[in-house]
Amino acid sequence: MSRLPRLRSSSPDRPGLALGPHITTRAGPSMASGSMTTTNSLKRKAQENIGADLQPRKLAAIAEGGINQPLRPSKVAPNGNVNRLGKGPPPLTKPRAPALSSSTTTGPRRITRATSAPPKTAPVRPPARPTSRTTARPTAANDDRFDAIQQQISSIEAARAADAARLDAELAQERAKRSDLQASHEALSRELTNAKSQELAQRKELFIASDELNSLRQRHEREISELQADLRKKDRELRELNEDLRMYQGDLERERETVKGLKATIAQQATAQLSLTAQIGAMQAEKAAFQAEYDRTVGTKADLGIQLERAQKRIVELEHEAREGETVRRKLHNMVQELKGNIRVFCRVRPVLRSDILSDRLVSSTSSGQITDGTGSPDPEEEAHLRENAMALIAFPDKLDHKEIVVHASSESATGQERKDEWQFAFDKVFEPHSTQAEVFEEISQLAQSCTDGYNVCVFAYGQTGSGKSFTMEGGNSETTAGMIPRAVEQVFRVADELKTKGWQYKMEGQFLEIYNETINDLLGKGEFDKKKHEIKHDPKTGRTTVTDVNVVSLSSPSQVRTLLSLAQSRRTVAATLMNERSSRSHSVFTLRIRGENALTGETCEGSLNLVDLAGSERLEKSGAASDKDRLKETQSINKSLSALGDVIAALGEKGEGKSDKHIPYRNSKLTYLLQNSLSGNSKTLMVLNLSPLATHLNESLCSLRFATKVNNTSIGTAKKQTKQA
Ligand SMILES: Nc1ncnc2c1ncn2[C@@H]1O[C@H](COP(=O)(O)OP(=O)(O)OP(=O)(O)O)[C@@H](O)[C@H]1O
Repeated sequence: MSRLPRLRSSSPDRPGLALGPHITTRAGPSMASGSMTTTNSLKRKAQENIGADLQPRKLAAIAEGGINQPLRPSKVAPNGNVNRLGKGPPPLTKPRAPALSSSTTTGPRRITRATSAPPKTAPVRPPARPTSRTTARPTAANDDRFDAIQQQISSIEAARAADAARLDAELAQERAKRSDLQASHEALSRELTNAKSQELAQRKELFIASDELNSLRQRHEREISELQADLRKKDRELRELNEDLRMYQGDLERERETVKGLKATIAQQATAQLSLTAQIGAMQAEKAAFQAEYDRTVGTKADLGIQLERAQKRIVELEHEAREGETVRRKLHNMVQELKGNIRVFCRVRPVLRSDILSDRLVSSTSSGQITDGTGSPDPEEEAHLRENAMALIAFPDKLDHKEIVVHASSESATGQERKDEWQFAFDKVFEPHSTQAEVFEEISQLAQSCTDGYNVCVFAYGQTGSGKSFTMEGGNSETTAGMIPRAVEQVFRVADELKTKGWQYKMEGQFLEIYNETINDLLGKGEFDKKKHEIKHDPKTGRTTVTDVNVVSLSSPSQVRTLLSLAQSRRTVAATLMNERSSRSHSVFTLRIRGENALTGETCEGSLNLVDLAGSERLEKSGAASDKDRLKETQSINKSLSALGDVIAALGEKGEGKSDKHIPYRNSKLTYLLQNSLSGNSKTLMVLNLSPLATHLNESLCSLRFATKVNNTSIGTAKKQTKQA
């Protein structure tokens, strides 16, 4: 009951009757807009309304319980609207109170039954009035009893009247209450009706809203699933885009690097361009200068052309003159050679070698019983001293022409007196120990040149073992130590090249032979040892000497000749003797044949250059070969061929002195027979006498000097040119 005033008071405040349709009409479009916010507010409102509906329900329940009257359901208009006031259900019929008979008019006996009176089945009837039938039989007991009953009835009626009064009062109260209740019931019913209609309206709205909500939810779910699908798709796309982005970022980095490099290159190029521009400017200036120069040159070109024509004519004339001059030069050159004598002798003394001193020192130390340091190396002072001691007394008095050599020796005579000897020798040239290979060749070079003029030239080195023959003829590997053979070959090639301008074309070929124990070996042969038998043949018509079965190599360059020399060197028979640890025990003969043709003059010429390295000329007992059978044979054949050479030269000398029928014993040795054409009067011959400077070799040196003097004193006639005129 305590809620009632609140309910009553709330109904006028609540515009719930008008709110339902208001919400419905307003919610529709707003929900139709699909806004989630609107949907939520609708839900909230619906819940509020539902909450508000609870109160009328409670009231109805109270009304039912309290008044025992069923609530009629509110009617819903066909259009769905709840009936409003005036159109709603008929007002609750006021329960009609039973017509109370007025106790005042009917008296206490007619007690009107209230609704709460006892049931009709047991009505309290007033005691019947005594009738005539009963009065006939009354007694005193009955009268008493009747009185008692009467009293009882009176008391009952009094009680009843009291009860009735009380009941009336209570009834009045009840009626008052009832009217209050009816009033409140009506109010509540109205409110209930309103509330129900509101509820219905709200429910409907709720249904509509719920439908809309469902449809919205479905749409929303659809939209969500679409959005999720979209989102997934977007995610995928995003991932792909991220991948692409990473890829592009990598590309971008690379591109940046490239751009950086390109920028650096551009900067360089810009710098280079600047310098190039500057250069171009300078070059353009130069070009302008050159153009001016060119213009000037063009102006003078015509003059120069005329001058050139004149100069060419002059060149032709001068060439002709030069050719004539060359012919004259050759004639004069040969006249000089003839004046010098066709067989000439050079003498060369080699320096004291370190090995000479050391071997001497070793011998002297051992003989004196001194102990050497084991290495045999002296200090520089001692070396100089030893060098002086080792040397023979050889003097070179002719400091101007270098043609004399004087040998001194002191010995003890049989009487014990000191005897001093002196031997003087003169040759075409004497070379002192310090002379170089170039200085020696300077004197020989003219002979080498004679080959290209068509002469046979023979240069042979004579001397004892270790005197420097091989060094003079072949020399060392360096340019300064190169010997006569490589220098002569180079000279011939150089002259041949120079003569090309004068119309000469030359062909050259070479052979390299060795005469060992009177046997010819081809040093350019294929095998390690040459086992072929070679024969020497002379052609009297051409004056050409050939050896059968030997390799004749066509030569095109001096370097090729050097290769041949080293090949030959490795094949030479070398045997150790006491005199020279690398002693050559054979004669070697290198022959360079030259054939020339002059296309301008029609001349032809043919010459040969024989460069002979003779074997050592030492005597038997000195060489120590006497104890060795093979060495003995070697030395005998060497000496035989050398004495045959001396005999040939002597015979040639005699022949030159007028004994025209003098037999020349060329055939006495393979060496003289091979060199026949180079030793005869037709050729130019040079003997290089190599001498050892050592005192211990003095006797051998004197022998060699005497032999060389004999040769030097020999005139072998006038050399003849091997030329033909076409
Ligand atoms: N003019 C020189 N200057 C320097 N060293 C020389 C000279 N002459 C010769 N020799 C040296 O003397 C040594 C002997 O010389 P080489 O072998 O030429 O003598 P050889 O007479 O040819 O001997 P063999 O008859 O045994 O062949 C070599 O070591 C050589 O280098």
